[in-house]
Amino acid sequence: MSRSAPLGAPGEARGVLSSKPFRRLWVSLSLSSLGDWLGLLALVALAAALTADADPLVRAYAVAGAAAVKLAPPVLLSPLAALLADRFDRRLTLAAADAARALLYLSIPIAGRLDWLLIAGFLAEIAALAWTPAKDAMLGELVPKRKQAHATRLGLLTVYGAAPVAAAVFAVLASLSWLVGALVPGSGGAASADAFLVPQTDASLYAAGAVFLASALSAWLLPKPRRAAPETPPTAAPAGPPAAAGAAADNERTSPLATTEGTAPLATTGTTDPLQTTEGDADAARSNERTAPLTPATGPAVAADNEATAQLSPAPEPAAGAGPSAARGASAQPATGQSAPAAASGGHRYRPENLLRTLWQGRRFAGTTPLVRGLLAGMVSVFPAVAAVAGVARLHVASLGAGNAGFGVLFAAVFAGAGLGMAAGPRILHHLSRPRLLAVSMAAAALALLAAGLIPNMVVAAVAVALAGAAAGITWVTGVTLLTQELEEDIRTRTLGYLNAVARTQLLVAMVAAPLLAAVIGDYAVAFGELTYGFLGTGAVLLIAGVLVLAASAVTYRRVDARGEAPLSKELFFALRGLPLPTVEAKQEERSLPGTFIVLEGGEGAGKSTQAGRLSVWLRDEGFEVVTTREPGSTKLGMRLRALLLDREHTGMSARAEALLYAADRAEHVASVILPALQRGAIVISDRYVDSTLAYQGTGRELPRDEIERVNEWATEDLAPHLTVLLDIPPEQGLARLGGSTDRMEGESEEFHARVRSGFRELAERDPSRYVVVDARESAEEITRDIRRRIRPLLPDPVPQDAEAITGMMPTIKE
Ligand SMILES: Nc1ncnc2c1ncn2[C@@H]1O[C@H](COP(=O)(O)OP(=O)(O)O)[C@@H](O)[C@H]1O
Ligand SMILES: Cc1cn([C@H]2C[C@H](O)[C@@H](COP(=O)(O)OP(=O)(O)O)O2)c(=O)[nH]c1=O
Repeated sequence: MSRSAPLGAPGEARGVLSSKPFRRLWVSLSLSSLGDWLGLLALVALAAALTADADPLVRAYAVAGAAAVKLAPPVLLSPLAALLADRFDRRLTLAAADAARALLYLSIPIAGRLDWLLIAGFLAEIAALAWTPAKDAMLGELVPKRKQAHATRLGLLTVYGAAPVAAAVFAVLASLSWLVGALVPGSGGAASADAFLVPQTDASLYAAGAVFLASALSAWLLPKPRRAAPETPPTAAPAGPPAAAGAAADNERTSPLATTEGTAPLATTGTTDPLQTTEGDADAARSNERTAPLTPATGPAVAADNEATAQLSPAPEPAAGAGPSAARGASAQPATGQSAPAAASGGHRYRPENLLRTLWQGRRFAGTTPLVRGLLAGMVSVFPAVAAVAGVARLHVASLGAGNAGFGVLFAAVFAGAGLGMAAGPRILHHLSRPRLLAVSMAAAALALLAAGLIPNMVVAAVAVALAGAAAGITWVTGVTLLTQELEEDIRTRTLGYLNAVARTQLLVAMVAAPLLAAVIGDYAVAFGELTYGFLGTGAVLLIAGVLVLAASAVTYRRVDARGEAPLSKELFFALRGLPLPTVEAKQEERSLPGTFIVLEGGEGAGKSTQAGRLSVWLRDEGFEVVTTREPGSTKLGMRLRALLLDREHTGMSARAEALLYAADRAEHVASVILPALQRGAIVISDRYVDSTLAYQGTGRELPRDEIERVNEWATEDLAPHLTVLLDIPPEQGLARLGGSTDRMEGESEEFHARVRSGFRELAERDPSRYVVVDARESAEEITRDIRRRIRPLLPDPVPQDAEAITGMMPTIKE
């Protein structure tokens, strides 16, 4: 199962496209996607142009309305898609739907009216509701099963890749018609730029119409479907239970848009209605029902996967762009090998996605753990932000004086950025832990949005929006990867379906609400002495989106960052230079410390000194030089500090003074005992180290963890143990073992000791690779056996020749 080949890798694409019928379908799909995106851009732009002189609020309504007619049908009318799907000959459906869209788009500039624009845009989407399932079914029919996953990926890439292309075409057409208008005498001249807004968008609508006509033609030229009996038994049907090839394809992670391990790219794990999915049910695969709204070409892979829907599309971007086919609510998977007649005669049932039900049911199971809740919150917050960008883009560029070409540029920037982000996501900063990358990419998207909102300049806006798109793409890819790793198969499918449903709903709301909000806020000129700052309503919307995503990134960071052994800034600093965070081993090797450092931690009476003694006997028997030591008080200075620290006279000592005294003891301990021993290659076993301060003074006395870490890093010259053994015991049992009189620390309250215990356990959970937790209530022998098992792999191989002689020459100073 390859993990490396990028999406639509040339070889993969060539492999699929070598099939002539598929090539024709692909041409049709490309043209249709191009027309779809072009249509969206043109509708929004024309809505703005037709209301150029109107009140800003009216203009915002027009823009929002144009977006709504494109986005709402797939979300709201999925039952209608069910009615239309697979009722008619698929080839005819494709050609007729494209021809209808062509005529509708051509009629819009001819009518030149806002009301017809909205009606025709809406009708075009209804045609698209029939087009998508027919296309998916055709895809399944035309492509051999083993290539279906590739075909799906290529299809996805084509649909989303068409967005920046369409935006570029739109920008070029707008510029050209502006130029023509400016050059043709008597047409108003370049001075009144607004006069050209309508003709500019008209050009794009004609282009969209022409592209759809071409798409209809190429669909019409597709080969006639084969006949197949509707009642073919599942085993005989090509779309039976997932064959090895299908499963393998499904598990590939070959696409830059691919988001999950173990799932086909962007899709295939999710199902819109998970409850109806029958894993391994051949009939389900055959009967080909499901919608994958954001995944236009999901069919084959889905069939291969024997799952229902491809929900895992790069939702935010395409739909943020109001994703034409992308956001369409129907992607019935193909009944591979089944023909249209079979479909029409009831061989397939196309069951629509019930968005509301998915949303409602999802609430019950999504977010079972803080990590998953954090991931979902993070991912869900970038959707509306990117949608808001798309929603205000046309009005924003108008305020920046950039017109339609600028709109095309902004749109292309956000999509190209998102595509690049998704492609680069799995590779980017690969030394940064993925949960941290998720939060960092969200913060980056937020900062880019803030820049776009604050600086009213077209170039800045284009760059910032591209960066925001890229960062959102990384967030998406990373989030899906983490969710996939985190969740069990069944819950994963439902969670991703839920995520997709939430995303789509949010996209619709955000893209429609954003321009309205911008209009309500309005534009202001703020004077600073001589200077005036033009505060734009559209900029304010971008600012709000940025602030919300920034807040969400902070929440996400807190929830998902479980293994924060190093501060984020440090890890980021290394990752940006392409370096991994140095491990204990690497750091010590760098300092030529051949020894091994083992620490025993735990509460009072846990048995640390007992185990330290037993381990050192064993290791000496094995022929190693062993230095057994403890904190506080293993040096001359340390003994005095220990006396100060544990004397009951000093009850009430300030927590910081206490932490510093322990750190001072440790600094002396490291410098005069531990480091020299490690330099000689000895095995050092210390009873307590930095984690005691983190548990006692950090969790126990409630001092900030990161501050204690910083002080101790300095005190110990960054020396960390190779392994820490936590002897875990309920405090009352440990204290009971000690009996008799207690020192200042032992005499602390029960709650204090309980906090210390939880502090230790939390530290062990954070860094499981460096910790071994042992139940200290077991017998001393059993505990020693457990610890020996963990220590053995750490031991240096050849026993130093002079080990025997040295052993025992470093007596640990005991009281
Ligand atoms: N696994 C064990 N089970 C029962 N008693 C133990 C165990 N380990 C140690 N002890 C006893 O508990 C007391 C405290 O042990 P010690 O090793 O000094 O703990 P610590 O160093 O963690 O304070 C000693 O009397 C010791 O004999
Ligand atoms: C090393 C260290 C110890 N302590 C406390 C824990 C113990 O109560 C005490 C050390 O006393 P000690 O008698 O060595 O305890 P134990 O035998 O349980 O190890 O100091 C801290 O509070 N912070 C620290 O950093």
